[in-house]
Amino acid sequence: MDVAVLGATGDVGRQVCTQLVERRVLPPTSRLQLVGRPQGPSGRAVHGLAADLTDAYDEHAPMLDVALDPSEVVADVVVVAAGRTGGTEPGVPTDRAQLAAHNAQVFATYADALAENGSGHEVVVVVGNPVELGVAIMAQRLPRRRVIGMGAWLDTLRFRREVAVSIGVRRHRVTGFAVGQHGDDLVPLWSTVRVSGLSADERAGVVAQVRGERTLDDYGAELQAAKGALAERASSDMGAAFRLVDSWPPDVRLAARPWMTQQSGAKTAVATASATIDLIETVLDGRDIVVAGQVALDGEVTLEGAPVHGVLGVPVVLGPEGWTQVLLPELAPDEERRLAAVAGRIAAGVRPWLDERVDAQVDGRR
Ligand SMILES: NC(=O)c1ccc[n+]([C@@H]2O[C@H](COP(=O)([O-])OP(=O)(O)OC[C@H]3O[C@@H](n4cnc5c(N)ncnc54)[C@H](O)[C@@H]3O)[C@@H](O)[C@H]2O)c1
Repeated sequence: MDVAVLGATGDVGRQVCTQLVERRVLPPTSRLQLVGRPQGPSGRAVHGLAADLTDAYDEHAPMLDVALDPSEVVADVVVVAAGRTGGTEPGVPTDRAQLAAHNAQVFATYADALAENGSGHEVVVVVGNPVELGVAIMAQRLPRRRVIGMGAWLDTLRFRREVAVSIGVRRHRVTGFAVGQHGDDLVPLWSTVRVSGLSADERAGVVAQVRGERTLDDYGAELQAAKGALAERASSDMGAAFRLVDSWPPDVRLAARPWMTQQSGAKTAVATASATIDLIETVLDGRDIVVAGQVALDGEVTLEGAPVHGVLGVPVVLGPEGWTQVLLPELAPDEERRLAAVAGRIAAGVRPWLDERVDAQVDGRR
């Protein structure tokens, strides 16, 4: 099985490549395609990256290949890590519209090339932001079940970790999902949390204790207040800002900690790459596994009585053919309200960048 990484020389792309090789996800008989672009510095650096990876891991590295033209991209799994990042200056909000305008072009260029030259069987893992937009654009041009965004899986792993820390167990004992939109519009599904070794009553007790009386109806306002407090604290003492995060409930920490990490200038490339590798391993493994991801729904989920036709982060069964089923259990009323509102906001955010001419062309081919 072969993997291509678009944006291989970026912070995230480089981490994905390194972890793929270091963790021996790909055997020496597989091919890892490092994709750069001819007009940018990545066109040169991508050759150097291939040499550096060989230097470090020659004994077990897969075959390393460089591609500079989107038409040359060919693999069983394509990781989309190309694109601009949001702002990282403390207190300066990310301009999502600007980010969307630039990255929509990047997503569309590669999606068109894959639709034209790909096998039609590749699974595309979208890492670039806004991840929902990446999924929408890719799924407009490629089979939608073969496209998954990794943001909800990263949020899910963070949610499990924060819950585990609060109740004093290791992360692997906690399951449960954080879904919705990657970023401030994520939806931590408290009703899905399970802790191995605890009965339903015991779990309900510890969840009530760490969550408190709060509901998701106030979650958006809580996150805004948290960011304000962090920006103020970080302006004089970055360490104190991270300690402030530690004092909050798990679902607030889930969003606040990575935001603070971005604001610190460190980025979140290592965790992002690690969660991406999980999804790649799942696809390559050949077994169906339940993960969370941003996918293009066509009525598989109904929220507040209305079927969702658009991108949303949800729990799905992922396997070698892409995602096959959505596994969203019955939600608590506050969860369903927030998820329905988020689905609407994603649809509104994505709409300006979708090309209706593509729908017409694709419909014509079907
Ligand atoms: N770094 C993180 O912590 C993180 C976490 C999650 C998601 N992301 C997202 O992943 C994407 C990449 O992030 P990064 O931190 O690696 O950024 P980066 O700036 O380090 O790298 C960007 C990569 O994209 C490529 N690229 C940029 N514009 C391009 C274009 N027009 N065509 C083709 N390639 C282009 C660059 O050559 C480079 O390889 C961003 O969209 C970012 O929002 C980043």
